[in-house]
Amino acid sequence: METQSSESPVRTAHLPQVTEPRNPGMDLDLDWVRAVQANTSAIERRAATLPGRRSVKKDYQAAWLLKAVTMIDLTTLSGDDTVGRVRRLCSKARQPVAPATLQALDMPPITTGAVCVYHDMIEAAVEALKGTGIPVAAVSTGFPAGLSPFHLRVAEIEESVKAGAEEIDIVISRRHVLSGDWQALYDEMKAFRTACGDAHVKAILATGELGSLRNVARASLVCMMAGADFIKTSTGKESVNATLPVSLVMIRAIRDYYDRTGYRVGYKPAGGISKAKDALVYLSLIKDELGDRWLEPDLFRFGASSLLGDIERQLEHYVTGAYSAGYRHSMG
Ligand SMILES: O=C[C@H](O)COP(=O)(O)O
Repeated sequence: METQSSESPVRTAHLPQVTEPRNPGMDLDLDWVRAVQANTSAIERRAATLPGRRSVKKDYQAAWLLKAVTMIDLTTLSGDDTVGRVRRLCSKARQPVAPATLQALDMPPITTGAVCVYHDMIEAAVEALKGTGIPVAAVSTGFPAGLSPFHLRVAEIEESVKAGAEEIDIVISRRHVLSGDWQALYDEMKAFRTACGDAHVKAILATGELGSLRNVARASLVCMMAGADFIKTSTGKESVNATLPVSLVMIRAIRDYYDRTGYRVGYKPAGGISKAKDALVYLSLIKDELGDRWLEPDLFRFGASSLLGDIERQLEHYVTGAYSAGYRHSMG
């Protein structure tokens, strides 16, 4: 699908959120999983063409950056997190872009897609976001390694939902993927999905630890079959986090799953995405591979702790007329 550069996302960024039926999952189809291949060199070649492939129409760059803001899971996942830090993060989520910048761009107020924290910070985040409609996402199941006892991982989800998290980011057991035990991965994911109840579940694959793009493709499919609402690349703690080749593989798995079942599963690249220009490349990729419907916060999120800062800087440059002509990375 060719990206059209004539369309501004300004208006669409603020449509009321579309309600997508949740992915109910399906029986594990091992034939489908085992048939999945990933042609690594073709994927890497395609990924290499993405940055800078098309230039963004200057007038629309700021609008796309604002759209990106609405799809950020604004994250703090540090051992030294405090209630104070989480409150500050939440006030940033409520007002991620300075009113003067929005006014200059003739844009209404926006918020980030969610705030993402550890379990102990849920209460503070829920309190700070009361009345805003911004959901709290909690990382769970022994994040980041996911190696705590299974019953504790399930209980952690239940506790986080009870504490008010509306989204749960679980980590899968990488060993199930590395040993090709797709049934075990499916059972684990299904149990996590059940424990989430009405909360949406994002399955973190930790792709940097899965060994191959084929494993990434297979794990993506199995998690979707088991009912994941989103598939997410990384915890941000692996040595390799979100990359474009991995994203292509996961996005195409999402497309295949949609073609087969009619259910749309969301995508969340996470870890190491800190530049506005990188955000535009990701949005361009989604638009090309999945289409506009996926460019809404219910189907796409960035997991990022520092991306917002760079987007703010770029927007300020834009409204003060200092937007660099060199800043012309891909987007329609
Ligand atoms: O899920 C979100 C990631 O942990 C954030 O990673 P980052 O700090 O590299 O942006």
